[in-house]
Amino acid sequence: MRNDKVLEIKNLNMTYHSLDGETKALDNISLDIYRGEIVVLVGPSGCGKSTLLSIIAGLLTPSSGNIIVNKSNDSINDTGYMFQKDNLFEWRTIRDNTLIGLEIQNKLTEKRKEFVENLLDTYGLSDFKDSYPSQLSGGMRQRAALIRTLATKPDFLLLDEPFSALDYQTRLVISDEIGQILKKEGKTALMVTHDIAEAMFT
Ligand SMILES: Nc1ncnc2c1ncn2[C@@H]1O[C@H](COP(=O)(O)OP(=O)(O)OP(=O)(O)O)[C@@H](O)[C@H]1O
Repeated sequence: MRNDKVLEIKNLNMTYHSLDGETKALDNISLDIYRGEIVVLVGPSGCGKSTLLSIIAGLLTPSSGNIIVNKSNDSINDTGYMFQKDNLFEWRTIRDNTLIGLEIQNKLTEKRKEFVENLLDTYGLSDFKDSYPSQLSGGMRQRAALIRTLATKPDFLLLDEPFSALDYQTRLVISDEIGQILKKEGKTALMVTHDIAEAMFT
């Protein structure tokens, strides 16, 4: 695999088997994503978006096909996630929420803490580090959730309809902001959504 290829998917198929019969959710999908690319897959409900993300995340095993994630030396995790719900812990401050991934993995060093503090400062949360999630707007919460994801320096980010819980105006602003942050941090990302407007963020 070329060095700048972060994700390689080849001839991926996924069929679910249930009492009602078989459902082919993915039919011969091939996709390469290179470092620094932000790729958005748009499709209606039921077209297999969640199935694809679950396979990339390692939560599901495909029926056939190959998937390779290329990990750089710098990353603690191969893959970072951002979902529709921000899943911030209401009883932890914003700073403590953004540090949680490093804490759980026992990777909380002074240098990494400083990296996260800088992200909070750069992306408009410097005055809210000691606030609790309930004190932030929906858009700010999603920004905090993104910083939590970036804290472990993942090589590759999976975004599953990350803006759909926000109201229309906020969604436009925050999707643009998050797109800018991902580009500025040089991240590689795959986002799935059913919403064309949400897909325009790149
Ligand atoms: N565990 C399962 N067992 C059986 N069929 C499933 C299962 N999960 C998904 N499917 C079927 O596979 C197809 C793809 O589903 P998937 O959830 O991946 O689509 P999606 O595009 O993410 O939809 P949505 O946006 O509604 O989540 C659908 O027809 C769905 O009914």
